[in-house]
Amino acid sequence: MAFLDVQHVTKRFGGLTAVADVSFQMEQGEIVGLIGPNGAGKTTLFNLIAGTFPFDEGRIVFDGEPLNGLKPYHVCRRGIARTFQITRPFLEMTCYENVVVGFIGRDGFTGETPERRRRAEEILKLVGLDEFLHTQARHLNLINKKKLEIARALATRPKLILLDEVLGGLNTGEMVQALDLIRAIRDRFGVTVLWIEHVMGALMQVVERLLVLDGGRLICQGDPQTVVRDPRVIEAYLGEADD
Ligand SMILES: Nc1ncnc2c1ncn2[C@@H]1O[C@H](COP(=O)(O)OP(=O)(O)OP(=O)(O)O)[C@@H](O)[C@H]1O
Repeated sequence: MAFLDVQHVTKRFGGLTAVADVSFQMEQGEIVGLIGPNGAGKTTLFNLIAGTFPFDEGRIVFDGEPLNGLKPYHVCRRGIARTFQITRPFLEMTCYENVVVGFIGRDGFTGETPERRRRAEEILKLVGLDEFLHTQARHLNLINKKKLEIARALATRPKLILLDEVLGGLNTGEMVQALDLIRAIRDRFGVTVLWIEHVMGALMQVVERLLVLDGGRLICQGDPQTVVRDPRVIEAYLGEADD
């Protein structure tokens, strides 16, 4: 049985079908990229997996259990975390406090314990924010805000993390740091990664498989080198040769 099994999922907003009969599977420990032109339905698909919106048709099974109808906090407790394209830290809180909020999201409020403190420090070290433990999030630059976004997600002890455009706005050196971090999420924490990204060159260095959405439909999937040469994918990005 697949770790994540998305079966014929459809989501409509009024007359617009944002996600149309999408099916794919992921195995535990994979890093998979989700690409497609603007408006292809990528973020909507994340929202459906994360329980932000209900879907109209289909079924999503995660780690052997259906997710249909679950609210986001229940999906989180099942082990799915997400990050947002525009980072959403609590700006007045320190990095440490932001991570503790992630613990509360997963376990409820059970107060600070030495074990929680150790875990928060471990997560902030992994993402490279150990020197900013007691810095308010509003003082962080963009790359560090993105690292904190990932730390907050890791604090919920996910088995699957949904990353939404982590690389946007980063310079080359910062991208290298971000790619190392994404590899570490999988290698150190064993977390499976589904990742929306527009920066293709960087994405291709890390992902083992690509899924391509266009107009809400999954038009292609497979190993990255084959997928980017697929005529359907080229057409989706560039339009027909006559256009
Ligand atoms: N809450 C909503 N209500 C109505 N329409 C929506 C809603 N969310 C998304 N859409 C529409 O669904 C379609 C898919 O949007 P979505 O944001 O999922 O695409 P995307 O692939 O993530 O695009 P981008 O790469 O630009 O972020 C778009 O036409 C969008 O306008």
